[in-house]
Amino acid sequence: MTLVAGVDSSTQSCKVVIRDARTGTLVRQGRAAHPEGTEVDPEAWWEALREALTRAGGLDGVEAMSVGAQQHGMVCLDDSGDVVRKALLWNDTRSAGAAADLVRELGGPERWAEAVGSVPVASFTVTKLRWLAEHEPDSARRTAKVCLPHDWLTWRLGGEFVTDRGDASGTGYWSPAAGEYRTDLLRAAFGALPELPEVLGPRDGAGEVKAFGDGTVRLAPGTGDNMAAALGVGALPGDVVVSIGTSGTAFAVAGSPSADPSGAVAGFADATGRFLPLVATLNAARVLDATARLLGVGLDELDRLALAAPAGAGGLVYVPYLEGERTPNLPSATGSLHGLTLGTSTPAHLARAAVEGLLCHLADAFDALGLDPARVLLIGGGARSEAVRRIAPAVFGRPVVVPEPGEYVADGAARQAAWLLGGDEPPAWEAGGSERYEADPAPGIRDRYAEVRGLR
Ligand SMILES: Nc1ncnc2c1ncn2[C@@H]1O[C@H](COP(=O)(O)OP(=O)(O)O)[C@@H](O)[C@H]1O
Ligand SMILES: O=C(CO)[C@@H](O)[C@H](O)COP(=O)(O)O
Repeated sequence: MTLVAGVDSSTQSCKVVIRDARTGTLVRQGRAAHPEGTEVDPEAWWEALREALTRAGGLDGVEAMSVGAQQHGMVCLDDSGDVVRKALLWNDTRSAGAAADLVRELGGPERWAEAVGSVPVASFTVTKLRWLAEHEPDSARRTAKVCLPHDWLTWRLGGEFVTDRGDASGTGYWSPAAGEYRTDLLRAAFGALPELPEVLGPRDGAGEVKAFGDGTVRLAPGTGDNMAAALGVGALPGDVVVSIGTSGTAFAVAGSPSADPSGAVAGFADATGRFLPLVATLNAARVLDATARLLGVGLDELDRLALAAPAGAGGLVYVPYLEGERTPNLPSATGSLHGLTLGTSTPAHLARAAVEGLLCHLADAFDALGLDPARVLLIGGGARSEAVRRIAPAVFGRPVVVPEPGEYVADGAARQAAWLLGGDEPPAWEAGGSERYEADPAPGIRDRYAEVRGLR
């Protein structure tokens, strides 16, 4: 049996799956935690990858490997290849002012959407580089190369300084439509032009794994985690995928590039040569974690409580901007609770309001895509919640399909690795099972949420 390895180096943890390259059957897997915080020493990702891989039984029998990882993170290297400072992650909002400055300097959001398909907010790498140039000029001066989390891990594994279209499209200095770097925008933002990784095509080789001395394991280009998830879940044109991880994302595979001057939809590229319009939120699964912590219960009990309360939580509305927010672009926002009464002051009402608030927030992201898909697929850690699955169709006003719980980012990376071994298209792995959830639409829940957060 020929095996492939897929990695998901996401915000909270690193996951490794080892699959049969021909059928996609899961053979073994492992995971390890990442540190907390919005700035992280990349070495911690490396240690987590080693640990997750060890737990997955190592690379025995593996012929190709690929790394999917959280998008946008700024990794700066000096001319010896050492990390200059901790990486600033996609959910670090300190560069919100820099983002506003860059939008103004280029002549407005339309100009950015035309140039790179997206209007930069604090998540985008280009804004982090501007922040660095302004606030840490010594670090900026020492920066000889800039790359993203998956690029850095691929480089540590095999020594080649490369990236892919999907992850490059989240930098703010690579154009998905033109397929080339906009070094003019990077230079204008950063005041210098550091070396950038070569952008590989979807099934170009990225060298071989040298780090573990395991022999000839070929490396695929890897990609950003959302692009990998699209590949892993087998998203087709006509599907919208809603991912409830640390971030919330709603995205679709598209045949042509997009450019939304409102900034809500990021016009990313995907991992197959197509495109991936995507709306991202800073707040998603951790809204459930935070509510469970507040109530002093586990996630299963949070589900039970949420499902025990009435739909609409008796008018209690939870606006989940716990980490600030990106869509809408409110980097300094905080969360809020509205409609507290004696009647709604119960754990069940709070649990229900948190689930509904999270889903209303994701439904806003879904709406911003402006699509009427044949299927809405719910994935990510938060989609393991029974309350989320059962309440989602009421809030979204349409059925949702929940693929069986799995590591779809790591699976997508594994599928990319299998593609490297042969074939004009990604291998046609058999899809796992899925469950369809239906409910009567409950538009009142979204109306009340929209009223409270003041955008309707
Ligand atoms: N049964 C569950 N109910 C609710 N949330 C869950 C459940 N299982 C996992 N999660 C949450 O999912 C999140 C991790 O999801 P994941 O997609 O792996 O995130 P990331 O890829 O951003 O690291 C965590 O915040 C975790 O608490
Ligand atoms: O910033 C984005 C997308 O633009 C996020 O989706 C990150 O890619 C982090 O993903 P998760 O760790 O939540 O999967």
